[in-house]
Amino acid sequence: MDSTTPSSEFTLIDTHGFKKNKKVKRVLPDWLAKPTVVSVDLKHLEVPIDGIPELDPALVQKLKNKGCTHFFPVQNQLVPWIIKTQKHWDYRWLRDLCISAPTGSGKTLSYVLPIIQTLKTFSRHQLRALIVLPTKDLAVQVYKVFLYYIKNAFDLRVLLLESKNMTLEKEKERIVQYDSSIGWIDLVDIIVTTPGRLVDHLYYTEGFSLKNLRFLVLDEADSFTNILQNEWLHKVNDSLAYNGPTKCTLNTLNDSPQRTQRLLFSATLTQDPEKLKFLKLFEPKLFTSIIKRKNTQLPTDTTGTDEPVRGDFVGKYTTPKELKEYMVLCPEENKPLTLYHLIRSKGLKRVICFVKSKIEVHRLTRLLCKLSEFDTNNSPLRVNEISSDVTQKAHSGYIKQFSNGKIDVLICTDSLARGIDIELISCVILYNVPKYPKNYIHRIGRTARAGHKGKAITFVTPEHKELFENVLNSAGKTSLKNMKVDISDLEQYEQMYIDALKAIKTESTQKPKTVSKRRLKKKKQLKK
Ligand SMILES: Nc1ncnc2c1ncn2[C@@H]1O[C@H](COP(=O)(O)OP(=O)(O)OP(=O)(O)O)[C@@H](O)[C@H]1O
Repeated sequence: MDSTTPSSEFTLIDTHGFKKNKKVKRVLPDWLAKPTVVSVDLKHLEVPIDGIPELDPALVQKLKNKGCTHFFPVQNQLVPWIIKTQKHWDYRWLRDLCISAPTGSGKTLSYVLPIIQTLKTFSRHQLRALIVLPTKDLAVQVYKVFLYYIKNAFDLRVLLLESKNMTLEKEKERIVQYDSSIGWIDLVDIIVTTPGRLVDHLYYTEGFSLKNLRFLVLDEADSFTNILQNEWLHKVNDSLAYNGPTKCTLNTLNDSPQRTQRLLFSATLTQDPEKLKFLKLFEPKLFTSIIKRKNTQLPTDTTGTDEPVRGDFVGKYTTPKELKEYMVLCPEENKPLTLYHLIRSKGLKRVICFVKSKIEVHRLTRLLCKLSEFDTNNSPLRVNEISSDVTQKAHSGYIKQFSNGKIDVLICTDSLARGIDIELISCVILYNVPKYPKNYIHRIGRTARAGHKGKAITFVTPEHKELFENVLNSAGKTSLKNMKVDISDLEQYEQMYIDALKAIKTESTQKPKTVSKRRLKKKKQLKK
C-alpha cells in the first residue's frame, strides 16, 4: 500500500473539522488584573513638594533640604492614600498594598513619609511599624532614611536591629523595659530589620510584642515569597494581634478591625496569586508601573473607560525611562580587555561591574589595576572590589569613596545588586549574562535612578546569547542595541595584558606564606 494515500479500508476521523485550540489566557483575580497604574515618568512631575496637604510641614522642609522639588509618581499616589486610610484603622479593615515600580523610582519615601506622619500623633512609644528587608546593607540604608526624617522633628524612636557593635542582649534593652507597676513597655516606635534578627527577638526577647503593629512593610518583597525559605513570616503572622479576615464577609463583620496593614514593595513584585497567598493579604490593592513600548498600545477596555484589560500587561517588569541598555557580543577570553577598552575609550567613570563570584571579583580587580599600572597613555584607573570577602568597614569605605568620585570602577558580586542606592552611578556593566530576569532588572537598576540618565551594558558570549534573549523576553523586553567592539580595537592593549598577567603571577608566587597563629603554636609544641 502506498503510505501517502489513505486506505479506503480505514475511516479517518475528523480530518476536516480539526481546529487549533485557542491559547488559554491566564485569568488573574481582579486586584491584579485591574491595578492602579503608576507613571514611570520622573521628568514631568506634577505634584510639588508642598502639594500633599496631609504631610507635616517639618517633613516637607526636610524634603526641600534634600533638594526634592516634586514628588515622584509612586509617592504622590501612595503617601496620601496610606495616610488617609490609616485614619480609619480603629473602625475599618485596611486594605493591604502591593507596589511594583521601577528601580530608583522613590519607593522608600513612599512608605517612610506616611509611616512617620501616622505615628507622630501618638503620645507614648509603642512598636507600631516593622520594616523587613532581605539584607543588612539595605536595612542600614532604610534606617538612615527614617533617621533623617525623624531627627529633631518628631518624638519617634527608630531602631535598626543587628547594627554595628550591638549584641542581642543590648538590643533587648533598647526594645523593651520591665516596669514593676505596668509590666513590659515598648521603647521604640519603628524597627528596621532583616528576618534573621527579627526571629531571634520573637523567640528570645521577653516582652517583645507585635500586637500593636499598624504597619508591616516588606521591602524587596519578592525575596520573601518562597514559602520554604521564609518560615519566619509564619512566626510574624502568628505574633500579630489579629490576622484575619482575608475576605470581608457577613461572618467577619463583627471581627475587630484593628489589623496590621501589610505593604509590599519591589521593582519585580511577583503577580502570581499562589505565591502571594501565604502572605495572607486582605483585599489587596496593586499599584504598578507599565511602560508603553514603541508600536504597542496599552490595553484598554472595549467600553473605552481606559481600564486595563484583564491580565494583559501585569507581570511585566518596568525599568527606568532614562536607562539605555546595550549588549556587547564577545568571546569569553576577550572580556577583560573589552571591559578595559570600553572604560578607556568611552571615558566611563562611576562604573559598577557585576561579576558572578567573589574569586572573579578579586581577579578582575587585580587585572584592571595592573593594566592601568602598565598603561602609560592614560591616567590611572581607580578600581576597587566589594564582595563578602571584604570587611564591613572596608565595604562602607569603598562605597563612600565611590560616591565621592575617588573610585572609578567598583567590581562586585550580586551583594550590591538589589535596592542599594548609590548616587550617580553612570554605568552598570554586567560581566556575565544573568540567569533570571529579576537579576537583570535589579543589577541594571543601580543606574538611571531618580530620573538621572544611565547606561547598562551586558557582555554576551556566543554560548550565552540564547539565554540572554530568553531573559530579556521574560523581562518583557526586545533585543538590545549591540555596542560593537572590534578585535582590532583590543590589539593596542595586548602587550600590556601579557605584562600585567606576568606581574600578577610573579606577585602571587613571591607572596610570603602566612602561617596562622594556631599552626605556629602547633609547630612549636611539636618541636618541644
Ligand atoms: N521626590 C524625590 N525627588 C528627588 N529625589 C528623590 C525623590 N524621592 C526619592 N528620591 C531619591 O531617589 C533615589 C532612589 O530612591 P529609592 O532608593 O527609594 O528607590 P527605589 O524605588 O526603592 O529603588 P530600588 O527598587 O532599586 O530599591 C534616592 O536617592 C532618593 O533619595
